[in-house]
Amino acid sequence: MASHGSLLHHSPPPLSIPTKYFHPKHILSIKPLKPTTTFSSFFPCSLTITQRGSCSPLIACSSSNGRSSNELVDDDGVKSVEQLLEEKQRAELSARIASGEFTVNQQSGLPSILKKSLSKVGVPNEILEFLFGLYPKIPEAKGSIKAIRSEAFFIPLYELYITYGGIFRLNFGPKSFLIVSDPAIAKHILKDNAKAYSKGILAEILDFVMGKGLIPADGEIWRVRRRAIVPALHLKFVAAMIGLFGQATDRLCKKLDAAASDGEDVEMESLFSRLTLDVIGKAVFNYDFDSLSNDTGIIEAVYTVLREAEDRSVSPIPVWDIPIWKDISPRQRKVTAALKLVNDTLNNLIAICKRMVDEEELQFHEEYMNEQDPSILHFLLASGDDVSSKQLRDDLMTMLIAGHETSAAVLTWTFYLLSKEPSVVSKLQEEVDSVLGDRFPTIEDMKKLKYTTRVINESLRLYPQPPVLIRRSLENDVLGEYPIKRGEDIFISVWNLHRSPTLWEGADKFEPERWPLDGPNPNETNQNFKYLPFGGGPRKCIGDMFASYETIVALAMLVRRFNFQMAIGAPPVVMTTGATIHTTQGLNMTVTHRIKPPIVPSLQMSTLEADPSMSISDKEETGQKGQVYQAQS
Ligand code: HEM
Repeated sequence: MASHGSLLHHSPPPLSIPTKYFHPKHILSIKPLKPTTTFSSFFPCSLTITQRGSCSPLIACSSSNGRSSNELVDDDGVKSVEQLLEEKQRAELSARIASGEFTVNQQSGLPSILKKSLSKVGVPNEILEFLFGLYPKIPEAKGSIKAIRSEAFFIPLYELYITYGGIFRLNFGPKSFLIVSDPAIAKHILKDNAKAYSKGILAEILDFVMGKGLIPADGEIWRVRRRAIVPALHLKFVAAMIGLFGQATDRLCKKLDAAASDGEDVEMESLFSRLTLDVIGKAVFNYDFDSLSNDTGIIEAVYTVLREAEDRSVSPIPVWDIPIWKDISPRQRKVTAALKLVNDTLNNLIAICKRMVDEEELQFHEEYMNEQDPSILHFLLASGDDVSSKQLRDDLMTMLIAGHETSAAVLTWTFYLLSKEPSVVSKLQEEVDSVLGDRFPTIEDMKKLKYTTRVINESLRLYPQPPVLIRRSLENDVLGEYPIKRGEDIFISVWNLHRSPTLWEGADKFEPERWPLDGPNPNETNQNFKYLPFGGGPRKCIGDMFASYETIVALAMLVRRFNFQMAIGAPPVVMTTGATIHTTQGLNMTVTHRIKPPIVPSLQMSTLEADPSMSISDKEETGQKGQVYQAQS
């Protein structure tokens, strides 16, 4: 499942990434901003093209940790046929892009004809260059997208960015999109001139599930709802949520205990999806899905709705808009029934919460929180928020989706990255042992788990959720040196920004150490919009602190108790896209109970020594603790 991103949240996450417009049937074209660095010289080793089925190439992240393609060689130094095919395809694609096959001639079109005509009648070249150079045209691309690739659409966008630069236009049949991968232009759109941009196609895709919820909403509705909802995520609420994160992760630990004892492999992506569903249900409307233990109708319904939102974001034709289709398509009937069940459940929870608020004695204040029900819904109702039930339902649904798949995807890709870097896992375990020992994490621990936080920061850099942010211009504007018109659909590729070889050293390497332990927590402001894990400007994520702590707690509690490895014989981990970045076949891992090493090598200690909050007695205590780590229950 996916979600926050593309469809979901981020709008592309819901973000929904209207990947529907990237269907292979559509036509794509491009033209170089700065011709042209060879594509192959920058192609990230972390992305390899693999064959899926007979003809549909995919990007695999099997070497997404900065390893070179030499590592596709097996132990005997022999490359498999699949690997050779991948390399050949990649080289061919590089050569085609470099040859200008996808490039629209900048001299084409009316301006070029006019320029030629004026030249013929004797207008000097200097004057022509002056006249026509005044209005630079955004580089454009053309060709068949099928020629480039058919899945995980943000990957071809990376290749095109490397070739064509920080802003270019893609034409898909009658549709046209601007692809932005330049930090200054991203900052202009998201922050400096944010009022001139809406969520555009994202709102259209998400309408059936989020209505006018905070992610798709624009204008006055967005302003009013944002002002009402943001205060609900105050510090006291987030602190209370740390306990919830710990309890939910502990349930997951118990499930993994059984797998570790039985020697069974586990599919971690779906377990993370369940973990974060349990967390967000309780946090947003005080509902315990308990999806780690149960598979009740409501859980199935939530997944049906989420899956539909994802699928709509990648569907070439909006069949669901055909009125009769809803009634005759079994799939659409299932979606309608699931949506009704989820909506009825939410309406019921709203009614129950209203009764609780009516009966309670508590006075509403800035950091108001009901101890029995600290949920966001309770806060909103207690605040006297003057809102219709439909709007409230849209907001709850939006937060359910926004807060669910994003966090699950972050954990999935973090564990994938860690499986390639045992030295990072050792440092992580060392820190968690020192700071937490065997107890549940508290809000005070969050600032002490510095290396754990850096691992999440770095995971969010390499796998941003969602990988693309969507906007539409509401008025004429200027992006960089290019004037644009009202009505332009724009994709800001966070993936490109986060992996740009010109913005980052070792861009495709997983290196939590790139973020100094004693430096500020990296965000869009201190990284000047080259790092946008939670967006930026007025539409920045409202759940950033919540989500950061949720993933830190889950990561810390899991690595202190278990070791995780890629399961032997598991299918390769291949990316696909919905709202967020998913795997095509899950993250299959072998989990074993962790046996604490008797001696901690001094080299692995060095980073931790930079943490002034860690006392020597903490380390000594850790050194003496027992063999098998069990979290408190
Ligand atoms: C690691 C987890 C998360 C990530 C990576 C993430 C990322 C993002 C990003 C990038 C945006 C900006 C979208 C855009 O500009 O188009 C966003 C917006 C949003 N996020 Fe999150 N998010 C996460 C968790 C959450 C959680 C837990 C919640 C709710 C409690 C949440 C609620 C929202 C909402 C409501 C918005 C829309 C804000 C607005 O438009 O005013 N997110 N998120």
